[in-house]
Amino acid sequence: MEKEIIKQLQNKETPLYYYDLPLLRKTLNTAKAEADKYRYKVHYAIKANNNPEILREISKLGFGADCVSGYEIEVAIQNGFNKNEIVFAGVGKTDKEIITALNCEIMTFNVESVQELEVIVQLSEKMKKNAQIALRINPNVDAKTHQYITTGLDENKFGIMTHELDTCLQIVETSRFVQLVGLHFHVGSQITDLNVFKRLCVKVNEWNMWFYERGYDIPVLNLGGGLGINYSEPDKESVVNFAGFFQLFDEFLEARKNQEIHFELGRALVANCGSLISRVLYIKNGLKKNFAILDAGMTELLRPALYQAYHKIEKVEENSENLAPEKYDIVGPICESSDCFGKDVVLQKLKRGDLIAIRSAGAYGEVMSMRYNLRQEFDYFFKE
Ligand SMILES: Cc1ncc(COP(=O)(O)O)c(C=O)c1O
Ligand SMILES: N[C@@H](CCCC[NH3+])C(=O)O
Repeated sequence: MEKEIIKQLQNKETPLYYYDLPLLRKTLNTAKAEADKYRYKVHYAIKANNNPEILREISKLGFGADCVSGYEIEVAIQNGFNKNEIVFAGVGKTDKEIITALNCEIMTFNVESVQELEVIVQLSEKMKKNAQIALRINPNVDAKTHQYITTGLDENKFGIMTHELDTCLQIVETSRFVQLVGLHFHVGSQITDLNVFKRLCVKVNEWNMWFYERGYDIPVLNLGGGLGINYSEPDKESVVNFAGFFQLFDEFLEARKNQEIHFELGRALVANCGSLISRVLYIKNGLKKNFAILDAGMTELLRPALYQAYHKIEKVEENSENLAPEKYDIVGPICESSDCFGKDVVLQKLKRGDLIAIRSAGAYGEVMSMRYNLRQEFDYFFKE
């Protein structure tokens, strides 16, 4: 981090979310250029980070939006995303949210059950509004990621089980307002083994053919998101290998010439541009451990407590004195033992007031923050 920025951070109250906008732009431009090579369309998964500043950067570059609630649809539109480039997923869409989406004339409802499809049919009839839908198929592909962020297995609640697809087609046939325009798949998040996406392609090819053989030439294939990042080395791989990701689909997906290919990326676009900046409040020497107690906790960044997720932890400014490294458990102030950002972390000796950066926190960081223990709102710093 540049000296000038460190100086500015030292004068700010912590905790705060730090966003590197030049890195965000570089990531977005790379993703866009690689996707454009194959005429792929990318919808940004708003759930990863809905900070308006970030949303405006993303919408400006022509990404669509992937939303999971009615309010996300409204926020996406407020921040520059085109209504007709919004896709709407979620296993529990309420009537109110479906009505919002119908009124906004979004691109597609990514339908997750027969029961939801029936409600969309009823509401679209009642409102005399067209509803374009994609069927989210659960392809039973193992994403080889943390069990809490795997979504494409039979035991997961997401998507339509394949034995119900015939029923879906029958329902669509009876509706005057619902049009089937897409097949949607999303098997999980933080996927770093690209073979998972090859296996996904095999399933998508099968289902694409299944529909075609029944007379459905479906115009859109939406492959979801899930591309993972390197949490261990955020500087070495600050921009994800989008080239390799999209090239894989070009190689393994057997789409027909007239079919559009869409993706819904979240983490890969925004994770690396964000860090949670916090101050050391106390160094507490326990019998077995030294604890560095920070002013940020699981309330500001939940991922380590929820998934035992690894985030690289760094001292923002290394002290010029030759201080020996020490081992710390880096913990927050919250009344939970899981409020721990890292165990046995080796850092140059810390003292009260030192600034700490918890890296790769731009995705599923700020958005998953909460008020537990009546925590105060945190601040922001945008590197321009
Ligand atoms: C349906 C859907 N699409 C896209 C995403 C974005 O995923 P990621 O942030 O892993 O790219 C998610 C979250 O996992 C999702 O549930
Ligand atoms: N919240 C998760 C990802 C879930 C993605 C949404 N299906 C994370 O922090 O990694």
